[in-house]
Amino acid sequence: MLDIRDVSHEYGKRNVLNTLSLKATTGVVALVGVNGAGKSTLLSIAGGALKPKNGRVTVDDADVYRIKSRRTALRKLSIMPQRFSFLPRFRVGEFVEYIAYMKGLSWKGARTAADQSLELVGLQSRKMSRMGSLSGGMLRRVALAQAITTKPEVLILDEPTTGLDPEQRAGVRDLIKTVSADRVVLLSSHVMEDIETVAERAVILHRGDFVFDGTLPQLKSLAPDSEAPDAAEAAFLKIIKSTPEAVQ
Ligand SMILES: Nc1ncnc2c1ncn2[C@@H]1O[C@H](COP(=O)(O)OP(=O)(O)OP(=O)(O)O)[C@@H](O)[C@H]1O
Repeated sequence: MLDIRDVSHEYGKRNVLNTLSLKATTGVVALVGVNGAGKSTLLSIAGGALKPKNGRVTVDDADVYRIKSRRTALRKLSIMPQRFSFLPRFRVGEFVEYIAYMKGLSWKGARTAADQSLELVGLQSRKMSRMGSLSGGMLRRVALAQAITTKPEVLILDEPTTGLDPEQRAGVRDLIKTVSADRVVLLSSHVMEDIETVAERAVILHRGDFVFDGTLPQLKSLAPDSEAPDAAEAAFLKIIKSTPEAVQ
């Protein structure tokens, strides 16, 4: 279980996250917010990549930022950042295997894990392709494959569908559903259509606070017309417009 407790963060003197708490046990939780709301900051904190100013993050009671438990916690979680770098000459299989090895698997274990992950994301046939020859959608699938090599209990995906065409987006959404079957997936997005398709729960981050946390039907029920096709989007806009300006 992922437990984000009383987390706050600031850059310089600018407060970005105000004392936030979120627990997730299963399924897909979507973190929603406008550009600059702090989604990537919170996901980096949840994923062990950015120590928060205050508060704690635990995975199955292992604290991500305590030296004693960090290794245990990091083994249970994985993050797919918005952008990732790679050497273009790397072959797809080599790259995923290399990341798995860097995450602590033996070379043999890394090879098996890379094969399984590439199978899951439908890229086995591109195992020998150079990373530099892949399309944006395929790169996103490689990013997902490297994130799941260690079979993490908690998978964090920062804007997994950004920059993809509609077909690629649908493919990545299907994949997210597949990989979320037996783990917690916390993802960020500002594309409501993606959220409606993959997530069971939406958490809206606005001006440093969670201003909504509930199921998609609960979110839609807040729209002026809860039966409208764009009800989730309408509810999101209504909620953020009704949030007072001077929170931070
Ligand atoms: N390293 C940093 N140093 C200073 N300010 C930062 C840093 N990273 C992010 N910020 C600022 O913090 C705020 C939140 O940024 P963050 O990237 O977390 O938001 P976001 O919701 O993920 O945005 P987007 O949807 O555009 O990716 C923004 O105003 C951003 O400019």
